Amino acid sequence: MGFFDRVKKAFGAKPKADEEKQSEEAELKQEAVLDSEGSETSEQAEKMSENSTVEDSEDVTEQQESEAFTENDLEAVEVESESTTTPDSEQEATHAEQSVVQSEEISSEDRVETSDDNEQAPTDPIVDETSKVASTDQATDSTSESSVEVDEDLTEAQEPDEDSSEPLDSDADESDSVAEYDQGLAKSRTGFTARLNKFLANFRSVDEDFFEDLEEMLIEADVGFDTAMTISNQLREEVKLKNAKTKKQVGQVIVEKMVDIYGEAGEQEDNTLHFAEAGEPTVYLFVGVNGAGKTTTIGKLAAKYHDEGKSVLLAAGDTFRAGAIEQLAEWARRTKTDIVTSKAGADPASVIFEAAKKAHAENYDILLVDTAGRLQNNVNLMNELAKIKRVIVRELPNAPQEVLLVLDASTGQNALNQAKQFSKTTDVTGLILTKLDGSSKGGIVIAIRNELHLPVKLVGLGEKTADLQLFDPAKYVYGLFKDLIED
Ligand SMILES: Nc1nc2c(ncn2[C@@H]2O[C@H](COP(=O)(O)OP(=O)(O)OP(=O)(O)O)[C@@H](O)[C@H]2O)c(=O)[nH]1
Repeated sequence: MGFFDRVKKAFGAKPKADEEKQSEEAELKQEAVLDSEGSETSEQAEKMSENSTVEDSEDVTEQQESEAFTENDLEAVEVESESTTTPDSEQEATHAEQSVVQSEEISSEDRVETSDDNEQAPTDPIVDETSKVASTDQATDSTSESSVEVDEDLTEAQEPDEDSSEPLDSDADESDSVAEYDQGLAKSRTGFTARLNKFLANFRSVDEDFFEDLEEMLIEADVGFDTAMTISNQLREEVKLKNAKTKKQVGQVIVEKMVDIYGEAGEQEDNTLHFAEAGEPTVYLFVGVNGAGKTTTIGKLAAKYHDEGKSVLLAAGDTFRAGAIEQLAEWARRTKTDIVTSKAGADPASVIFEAAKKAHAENYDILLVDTAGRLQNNVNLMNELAKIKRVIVRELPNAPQEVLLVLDASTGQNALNQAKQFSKTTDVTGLILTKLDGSSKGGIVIAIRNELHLPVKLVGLGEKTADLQLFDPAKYVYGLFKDLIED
C-alpha cells in the first residue's frame, strides 16, 4: 500500500452514504459503456459535458469551502491565543524566589575551569570575569546596561506564551494532535488547493503543455525543482492519469503520486528525537539564523519536558544579543526551569561549558542550548559551533544527542538553502520547521526530504506551546492535502 493510501486509511476514509455509492456506480457504468462502444452518442456526450460542468462547479465550491474553513480556523486560533495571555503572577513569584535561592547556592561553587586544558577550555578574559550561573533576576541585572535593547527585542520577538504549562503533543490525545496539524497547515492547504485548481482550470488533455504547467505549479508550491521533475516524469508513465476523466480525478492522481514519492523517500528516515542513556543528561543544541524561532522553540520544549516531570536546564548560548539572553531567561521563569546565563558579549562556549558541567553534576534530564544565529556562511559561526560541541563533549562524552537546525518555513526555498549550507559545515541531526501556520509554503517539507535527506523532527504550527508538535509525516500529509485525501 502506498503512503497516500495509508494516510487515507488512517485519517481520511469516511464511510460513503448509499446514495453516493449508487451515483458512483452509475458513473462507472456509464464510463464502461462509453469505453466499450468506442464512440460517444450525442446524448452521452451531452451527459458527459453536464457531468464535467458539475465537477467544475464542485471544484469551485470546494475551494470556497476550504477558504471559509481556513478563515474560521485562523479566527479561532487568534481568539484562543488571546485567551491564554492571563499572567499567573502568583506562580511566577514563587518560582522567582526559588530561582534566587538556587542560584546563590550554585554561584558560590561553580566556576568555569580553564586551567587544565588551555587549548579547549574557554579562556576568553571577558568570560572569566563575567560568566556565572544566573537566575532570571540575575540575568536581568547583569544585562541592565543593554536594557533598552532588551526591551525592544522582547517586544519585537514576542513575549513567551503565558500559558506555557499546557502540555504539548500530550501522549494520549492523538486527535488533538491531528487537529493541530489540520489548523496549522490550513494556509498551506488553501494555497496549494488554489494553485491546483488554477492549474486544472486550464486542463484540456494530458499533453506536453500539461506537464510543463504541472512542473511550474509544483515549483510554485515549493516542493522543490528536483521533486517537481520527478513527479512529472513518473506521472508520464502513470496509467491512472491516462484514465482520469475529470479534473478532480487528475488532481487526485497528482497528489497521490506526490504523497507516494514523499513516503518512499522517507522509508529509512528517523523522525524521532533521541535521548541519552538513563542517568545521563540529554543535550540538544539549537542552531539556525536569526529570527528562525530557536529561542521560542527551546521555551516550548522546556515547557513540554517540565510538564512531563523532567528536570530541564537551559543554556543562554546566544551571548551575541542581550535580548536573546533576556528572552530565554523569561522562558525559564515562565516554564519554571533553570538557566545558565552570562553577560552579553561573553564567550558562548564558556556559558555552555558551565551549563554542561551543571547538568552533569546535578543530574538534569535535559539541557537545551541556545546559540547565536548569524549568517550561515559565516566561518566564525561555524568555528564557534565546533568549539561549543567540543566543550560539551568534554563534560558529557555522548552529547549532544541532537543538533537541531531551526528553519523558518515561511522563507520557503531560502530555508532549504540555509539547511544545505548548515549541513555542509555542521553535523545537523534534524530539522525544526517553525511558523508553518503563517506560511503557505508547507510544500517545503517535501523538498527537504527529497533533496536534503535530513529528518524533520519538530514542527511549529502556531505561537502556543501546544503548537510545537513532534513531526509526524502522515499527519503532515493529511493536513496538507486533507481535501483531496478525504474524497
Ligand atoms: N506563528 C509562529 N510564530 C513563531 C513560531 N516559532 C517562533 N515564532 C515567532 O518567531 C519570532 C522569532 O522567534 P525567536 O525564537 O526569537 O527566534 P530566534 O531564532 O531565537 O532568533 P534570534 O534570537 O534573533 O536568534 C517570535 O516572534 C516567535 O514568537 C511558530 O511556529 N509559529
